[in-house]
Amino acid sequence: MTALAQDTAHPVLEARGVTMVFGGLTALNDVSLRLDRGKIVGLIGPNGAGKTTFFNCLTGLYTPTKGTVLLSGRRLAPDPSEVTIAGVARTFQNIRLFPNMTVLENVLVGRHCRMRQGPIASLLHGPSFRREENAAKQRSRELLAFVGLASAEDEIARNLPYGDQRRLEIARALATDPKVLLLDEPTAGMNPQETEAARQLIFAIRDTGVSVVVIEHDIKFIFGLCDSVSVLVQGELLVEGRPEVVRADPRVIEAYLGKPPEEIESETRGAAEQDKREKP
Ligand SMILES: Nc1ncnc2c1ncn2[C@@H]1O[C@H](COP(=O)(O)OP(=O)(O)OP(=O)(O)O)[C@@H](O)[C@H]1O
Repeated sequence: MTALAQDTAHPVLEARGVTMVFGGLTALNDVSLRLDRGKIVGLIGPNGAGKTTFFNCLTGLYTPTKGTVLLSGRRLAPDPSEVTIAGVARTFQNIRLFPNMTVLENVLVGRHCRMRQGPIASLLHGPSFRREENAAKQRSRELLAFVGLASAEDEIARNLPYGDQRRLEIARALATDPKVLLLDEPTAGMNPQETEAARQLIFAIRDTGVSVVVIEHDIKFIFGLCDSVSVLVQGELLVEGRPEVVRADPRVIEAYLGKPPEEIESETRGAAEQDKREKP
């Protein structure tokens, strides 16, 4: 089998039986997830269900107690920088930018993992370093244009409006040339217009060939975005499937929704936003 054939024979990202135990607490129990190429998968569940822990297992921040994570059929080492180089990028629940650097510099930091020149070449600022740096700047500017921040490249990151900081985080993640992008609550704190713009941006990212997993409390957003939705409850995968099937599943309604999705969406959204604004 050729490398290309192998590549298309597997889901781009697959978690098999991931279990994560902290002391006496089982935060995840035997959770599996499959992300096919060009798809968007949603991960929902109440507070404390294990969603962020699952992302941490997918990106090597945590070493799962049991289970494996595979990218295009190859096992991913539980090491964040290796995972990034292999092609998995993420954003965080609470924005993690370099607040005192410019917008362009923030994206360049993401690009750095794809640069070949070592420390000596960068110290000497030789022609090959300059060529690579120019290429990195060009790619970073393309990404800023892609996320709608072309005119903000010289701004200091912390001065950007909240929604733009989230876009910048996405641009920085895309600068690593990922196959898979993991978004942890990308619309938290956004107004309805920003949320719709974020939805369109995620579709545009998917259309460039990047597969996406999204954690969100905004259920309406998830159901209008994803090809498939997985529901976590107390560390267990309760149900997964197409949005319309998950939405109507009696187990989901009983264990998670309990009431019409619109009602839950506004309650969980309110709580999540309060939470975000209170955290530093
Ligand atoms: N490093 C850790 N050490 C100990 N317990 C942890 C750690 N990380 C997460 N947990 C626990 O694991 C459980 C799942 O937490 P997690 O943050 O993954 O949930 P979540 O679904 O992302 O919640 P939220 O929607 O509130 O962000 C919680 O009980 C949490 O306290």
